[in-house]
Formats: sequence, C-alpha cells, structure tokens
Amino acid sequence: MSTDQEWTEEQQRVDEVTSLIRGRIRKLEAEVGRVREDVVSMRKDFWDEVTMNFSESDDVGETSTSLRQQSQVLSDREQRHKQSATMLNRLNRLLQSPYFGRIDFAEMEGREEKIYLGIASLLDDNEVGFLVYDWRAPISNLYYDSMPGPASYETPSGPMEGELTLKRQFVIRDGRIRFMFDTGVTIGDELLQAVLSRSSDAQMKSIVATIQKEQNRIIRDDRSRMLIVQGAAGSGKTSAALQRVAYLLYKYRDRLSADQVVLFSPNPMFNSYVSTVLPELGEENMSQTTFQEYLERRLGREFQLEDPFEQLEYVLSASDQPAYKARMEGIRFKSSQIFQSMIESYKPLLEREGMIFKPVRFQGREVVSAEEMARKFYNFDPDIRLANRLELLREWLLKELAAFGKEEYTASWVDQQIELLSSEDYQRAYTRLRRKNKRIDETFDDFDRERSILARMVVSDRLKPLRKWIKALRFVDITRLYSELFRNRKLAERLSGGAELPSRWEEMSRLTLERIGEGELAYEDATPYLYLREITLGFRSNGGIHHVFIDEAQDYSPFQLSFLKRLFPRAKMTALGDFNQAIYAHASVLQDNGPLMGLYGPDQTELISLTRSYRSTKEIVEFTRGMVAGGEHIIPFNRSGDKPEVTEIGTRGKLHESITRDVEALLGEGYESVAVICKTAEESAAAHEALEKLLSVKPRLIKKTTPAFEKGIHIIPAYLAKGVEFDAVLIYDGSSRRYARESERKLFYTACTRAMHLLHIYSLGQTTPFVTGQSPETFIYRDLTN
Ligand SMILES: Nc1ncnc2c1ncn2[C@@H]1O[C@H](COP(=O)(O)OP(=O)(O)OP(=O)(O)O)[C@@H](O)[C@H]1O
Repeated sequence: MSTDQEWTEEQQRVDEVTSLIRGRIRKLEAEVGRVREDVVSMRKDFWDEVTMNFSESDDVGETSTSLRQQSQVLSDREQRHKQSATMLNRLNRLLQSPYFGRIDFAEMEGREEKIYLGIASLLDDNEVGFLVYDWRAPISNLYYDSMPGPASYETPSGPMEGELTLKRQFVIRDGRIRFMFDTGVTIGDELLQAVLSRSSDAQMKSIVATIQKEQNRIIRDDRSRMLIVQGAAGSGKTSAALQRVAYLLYKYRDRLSADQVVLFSPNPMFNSYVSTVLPELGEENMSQTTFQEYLERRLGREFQLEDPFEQLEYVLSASDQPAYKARMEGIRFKSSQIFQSMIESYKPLLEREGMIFKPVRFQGREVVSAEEMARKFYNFDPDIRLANRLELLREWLLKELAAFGKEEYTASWVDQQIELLSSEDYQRAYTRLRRKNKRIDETFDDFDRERSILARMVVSDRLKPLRKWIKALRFVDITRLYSELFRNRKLAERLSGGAELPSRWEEMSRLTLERIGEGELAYEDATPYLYLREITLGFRSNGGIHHVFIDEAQDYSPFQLSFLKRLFPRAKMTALGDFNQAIYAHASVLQDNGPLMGLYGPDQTELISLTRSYRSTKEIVEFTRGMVAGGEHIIPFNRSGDKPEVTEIGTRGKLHESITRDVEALLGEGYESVAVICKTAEESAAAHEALEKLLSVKPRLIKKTTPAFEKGIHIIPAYLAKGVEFDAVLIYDGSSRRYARESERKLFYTACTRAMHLLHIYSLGQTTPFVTGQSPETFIYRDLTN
C-alpha cells in the first residue's frame, strides 16, 4: 500500500501535469477559435474571393484555377481546424484524468524510468520527455503484461530487458486522485472490483485502465490474418475488440484510418451501445454495420428480405406448424459448407450449359429474346471466363438496343411524346445538341431536323432505364438460376457431388420456391442467393477495408463467414464469439473450430480463449455456467452478490404482480437498468402490455428496430439482449414449457448471463430443466404456486 508521502507526491505531480494541460488548452482554444473564424469567413466569402468570369471562354480557365486555389486554402484550414479540435478534445480528456497507471522500469544499464500511462501521450514543454505515455505505446505493454520483477518490452531495435520495480494504479477524477494502489503479485484486483461493482450504463465504457493480461493479447495481436476469440459470456470480448481497434489505429496511424475498419454487430441497438468507446479514447469511430444491413443493401430492392430475428421468431414459436421440420432442415442445410460447394460447382456447369436470361423488353415488346441471348452467350469462346462472357453479352445487348432505338425514331408513340414535351424539354434538347456537336450555329429552324433531334432525345430517355438494366447485368436471371437448384432435383444431386440432400428435400424445396415466388427471400436463402449472384456476375469485393471485426461470431454460419472473407479480400479478420450463445438454428461457425481454422489456414490463424467472466457476480456465474457444456471452465471474477432466485408461480396475474413488486423494489434500491427478458417478441409485447399498467415507471418495450439503448426498465426478447448487460435481469417465464428443447438452452443461457448484479427467474409452473438440473446450492428456490 502506498504511504501518505507517496500520495502527496503523486498528487503534486497530477497538479503539475494538469496545470500544464490547462495552459495548453488555453493556447489551443485561442488558436482553434481563430482558425474557426477563418474557416467560417472563408466559407462565407468563398465566391467573392474567386475571380469569377464565365462570360468569355478564356476566362473560364482562369476562374477554375482560382476556384481550385481558393478551395485548397479552405480545405487546408479545415484540416488544421479538425486536427486542433481533436487535440483539444484529447487534452480535455487528459485534464479530467491525466493517467491511470504508473510503472517503474529499470533498464539493464541501471537507468530507471517512471512511466505514466493515459489515454493519450503528453510531452513536456521541451517535447522530449513523456509526461504521459499512450496506453498503446510499446512500453505500456509492461503495465498490462508483466508483474513486478524481470520484464521486457518490444522496441524497434529488439526487446528491451530490465526490471519492473513498481506497478501502480490510479483513479483520478477532476484532477484529484481518488484511489491509488500498488499491485504486486496479489490476486484480487481492487480497481477492477471497483469498476465492476458500478451500475451498468446505457453505453459501453472503455476498459483501458484495467485490461487483463489475456485480453491484452487480443488487443495487441498483429501477426495473424485471422484472430478467433472464443470467450465465455461477459469475458470482455466486445471490450477487447474495441480497444483492439483503438490500438490498431494508434499503431498504424500513418496507414490505417477508422473508415478502413468495420465492425459487424448483432443489431442496430448494439451499434449504439458500443459507439462511444472509441470517441472516449479520443479516436474516431470505425464503420459499424450488421450483416443484415449489408444483405438489405445488396438484395433489398429485389426481394422482401426476412431478417434473422423473424427467422428466429419462427424457429422459437412455430414448431407446431406442418412445414416446421422441413424449414429447419432447410435452415441447417442452406448454411452448410455442402451447400456452399454446391453453389461453387454450379458455376463451371453454367459455363457449359444452363444459363438463364431475362429477355430485353421494351413497352411489352421483345427486343432480344432469352433464347437468343443464351445462344449468343454459348457461342462465345468457352475458354473465356463466365463473368467476361457476360460482359461481352452486355456489350452486344447494348448495341442491339441502340439499333432498336434507331428504328423507333419514326414510331408513332414518339410523335405523341414529342407533342407532350414542355418548353424545358426543348431547351434541354437544344443544350444537349449544342454540347454534343459543339456547334453553336445549329438551330431548330427546320421542322424535320427538329423532329429528328427530339425523337432521338425521347427514345434515348425512354431507353435509359433499360440501358442501365443491361449495364447492371440484370438480364441474368439469378432468381431462376437459384430456384433451379430446388426445382430440379437432378441438378441438385449432380452438384452435391454425392453428399446426401436433406431428407425433407421436396418439401423444403417447395417452401423455398413458394416464398421466392412471392418476392420474399428467407434469411437462410439470402447469403447463398447473393453468393450465387456474386460468383456468376463477378464478385463485388471491398478492397478498401483493412480490418473486419465480427462480434457475436457464433451467430454466423460457416457459409456466411467465408462469404465475408471473400467480400473483404485484403482485410485481417477478428472474430469474437461464444459457442454457448449460438442461438440461431443454423450451424454455428464456432461449433467446432474446423471451418473457422480452415478459413485462412492454421498458419495464419490465432485462437485465443477467454475463460474469466467479468460481467456478473460470482454467484450468477456459478449458477449460469452449470447450464452449458464446458461451463466448469468458466471462472468467475471474485465479486460477490446475492444468489440467483428462482420462483415458481401459478398464474399469469400473480406473475405480473410479483414482477411489478420486484421491479419497484429494485428501483427503490437504486438499480438503474432492469430488464425483464422474454423468449420472443410476441411474449415481450404481451408482457409489456400487462406490466405497463402495473408499474409506476413506464417500461420500455425493446424491438428489433429500437435504435438506442437507455437506462430504465426494459422488456426485451432474449435474442435482442445479446451483447448488452443490465444491473438486474428478471426472466419473465423460465418454465419448462418455454425452455426445454436443446436449441433453447443457449437462448436461456444468453438471457441469464446479461445480469451484472442480480438475477431472478420466474416460472409459470414447472421450472425449465436448465435450472432444475443445476446444483441446488447455486440458487434460492421459492414456490409461490399456491
Ligand atoms: N478488463 C476489464 N476491466 C473492466 N471491465 C471489464 C474488463 N473486461 C470486461 N469488463 C466488463 O465486463 C462486461 C462484459 O464485457 P463484454 O461485454 O466485453 O463481454 P463479452 O465477452 O462481449 O460478453 P457477451 O459474450 O456476454 O456479450 C462489461 O461491462 C465490461 O466493461
């Protein structure tokens, strides 16, 4: 423990550093103000400063040079303003809490240095000594990775050996040291205890001050192409991922920008939940998206897309429907690698036969028939790649269309259209003509000439969408090509290369075709459909992204993940997940590590496991870990609370009364975020309707479209609670009627592991076997059925 003397000395240093920061802030604020004024006034006077003269053609060149110069000056100033504002932002953050750690490191030669760590580095006035080191600097690694004693860190010229003589942690708020302690080999981490005992937040917090050694490995790994993190619920996967983004942005700051990093999250609400972490660390946010958002962007115009939550609602609540089993088989099959390779083998087949085209039609008339297109297509040299042959076909079609257009000039519909033209259209035709011919003397003085010009314009305008359609290769009938897989069993068998098709193939195929016929695409069809389209038309990949982060990776199928690999061919991938929370009906990419390890090959893949769980109290972890296979390996962090309670209740009315009493009591005790977690959206809506009438504080019904997360009382389906956490969790109905199937085990586990401090499970009638199968010492049971 540190002495009073040390405390005084450290506070003195904090005072010195903060006063220096204050001085810099003052200077920078004045500068930022000046630059801002400059920028504002430059923007206002922008057009006055530019020498404007468009009347004479010679002057136009001059004007554009002047324009360019002026906008260059403006953009330089704006850039400077942005940089200064970022710096100011960082300094303001440092002012509150300049650092959170100190290490003393004695190099071999005997020089001992005190290193203070904060969210950004701060140099002294001579710009040589570091008053604060950025937590991501190589030397800072000592803080996270080493205990007092012999230690080393990496430098550009090799490892620097020495001895770590002190490791000190601080909590500094508003320039005052609130906590300070030295950590040695002791196990109970006081700072972490304090951090974890706090109340949950509407937004995730950065964990830089308390990053654990195993999390640090994830954050600083920069060798592997693919980093897989399998971690228990609450083990800090998301936290580690976000600090890793910050680390990479720092380490590669000269070549990596935030928009070259993309994070795939489970739902939009989660996006908002994590969106403050990087700004809190003084970094710009990475791009955030969901896989569904991507699918929507690519397929949303063609189909009504089912989203994963709709699929899940079906899986969880439609087991009594006749087609249920067939659809379930379909979901599993269509997400499998077998189906992926079937689609891959489809391509070489299509190179020889079976392409299906849509005819080019104009006003109900066929310009080029589908048969003609197929004939033309297969007449191209078969050695030319499929995508290139399609390009050739496209060029040919455009020519055909142009020829068709010419013939239309004299058609009577064109006359009618010309009559309807407005004076602006005339003007447009004239300008177009002028631009095209660059001859100013051309006028509408002769009637025939005028008609021909206008006819050309009318036809060209009318054909424009069709040209666009052809250019976008929409004439390839991907929908029918995909449907063919289900319509033609022989084809499916041929492509499957001997692998067995699902036993309910016929019924599953019927369902698939019916849905597609109605213009809908089930979630399980979206990825394979898009994949087929991409490999047929040429993959539209995104080479600009350097790092892809996939959170909740267990929710992706092997097929989806390999799709993402192709989508981002230059990127390194970090996939973080927990197999025990794989809630979808399709195979999880984390099921066995085979597919994932194989994605980039074992040489380029690193697998890190996190087994310590930080979110929930020891009691909650000891209870929840019993629900899942391998749960005995999950280690709770040593933070104590009440044992989970399990209450069986006889009627729904009583259930609502009990939950209400509970919630009111929790609010009274100062709990700020309480979730009543239901199984489905339907159950959540019903629970919300009933509880809303009883509770004194309005509960919030969380839907898949809910954009942001707030404190308060939430009623939420389990699958939307993924990745987030609450002070207290009340499971609405954990009865054996609701959670009994193996597939529901993980959903139930996910729901229970959202609790930080308190977990209460209600059950209408008999409790789920996932609870009753647990050791009775891990929870408190109450029978209120009578
Ligand atoms: N090193 C740490 N220091 C402080 N808090 C931590 C640390 N690691 C994790 N936590 C906290 O533990 C909680 C769980 O972390 P996080 O959400 O990142 O876990 P996860 O593994 O993604 O969980 P899940 O899979 O259940 O969604 C968060 O409140 C986070 O702030």
